[in-house]
Amino acid sequence: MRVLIAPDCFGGTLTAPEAAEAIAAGWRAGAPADELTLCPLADGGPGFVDVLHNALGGRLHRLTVTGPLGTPVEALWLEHEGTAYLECAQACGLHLVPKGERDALAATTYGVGEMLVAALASGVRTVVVGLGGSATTDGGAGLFHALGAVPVGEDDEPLPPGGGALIDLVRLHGHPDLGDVTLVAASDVENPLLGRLGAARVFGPQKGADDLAVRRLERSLARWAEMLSEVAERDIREEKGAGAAGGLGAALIALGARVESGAGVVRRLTGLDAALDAAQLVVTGEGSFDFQSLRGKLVTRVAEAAAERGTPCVVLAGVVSVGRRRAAAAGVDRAYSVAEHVGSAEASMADPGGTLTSLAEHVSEQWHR
Ligand SMILES: O=C(O)[C@H](O)CO
Repeated sequence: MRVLIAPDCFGGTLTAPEAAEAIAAGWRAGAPADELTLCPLADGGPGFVDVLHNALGGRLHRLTVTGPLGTPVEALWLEHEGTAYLECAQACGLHLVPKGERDALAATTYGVGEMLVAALASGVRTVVVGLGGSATTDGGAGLFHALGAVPVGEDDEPLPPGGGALIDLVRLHGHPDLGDVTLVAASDVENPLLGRLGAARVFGPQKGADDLAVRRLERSLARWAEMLSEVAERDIREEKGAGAAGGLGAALIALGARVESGAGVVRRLTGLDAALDAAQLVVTGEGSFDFQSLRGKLVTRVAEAAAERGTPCVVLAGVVSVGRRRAAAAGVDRAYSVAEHVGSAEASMADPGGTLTSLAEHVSEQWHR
């Protein structure tokens, strides 16, 4: 049987390539005659560069940039055939900030701008920026600052980092100029910048913003949006993906970026469609298969694509909280939980790779034909 193994990352424990390897190891043990194709996936958020490097090869560049709350972090970007692939989460990801220290008002995308400056200096002609999984809600103001376009207040002094300070924005000093580089925003979501579905209201709370902070961020982003619309010479507020990565999408759009689905970019560059066409069984997975998964996350996109081809699809996840009927409606024939397989979530967390391998071996024995 030809089996396609196409997981997302297992949030915080396994990267997508590690998860694919762990599943493959178990599958080989349980069904050695099966032919396996590994296609780890990402959606623009954490893992974007890792997955593309795994699929394309190319050269990884390492640099130290400003992290979301100012502490320097190490970031990697990928250069492949004249294109730079950047992942905003490497510089401003939520995973870089311990839970108790999240600060949605102060978190900055300055480090993403530093990565962009480094990529441009290398002479690439196209830059693709993966968006998602950020700790920030600064509308990309930090990125603008790093590119030499500094948001200033009434006193003409640079505003402090973070979306909260943009409420005092008066003007920009300098104009960001990327030359004739083609810019692509590879976004994990289609949310607009402002309003009920905007960056502050939908994603602010998970970044540590309480109600008051969300309201402040919304007003700050509205002010910032006027500035971005001036730069873009059109209204960017309603553009799809403008609200991605705390509004970093809007800043990239103002700089001329075309917005694409991050999952779509990965799908194209990893050759997922051809792999799906050839598969007789699709195995996907993620850390938690829950109600959010059903709202268009990668795993359900893979399941839908499998269903369109009449190919069965199973999910292996750290924990599963989606019932069988709802999973089936999303194209998932069966969802298996690592925690259930090994007896507890603690046991699965103690050895995420080994326990996933053990579950995959068990599942392969059930599905092998
Ligand atoms: O980073 C974020 O704000 C979310 O992942 C949406 O892009």
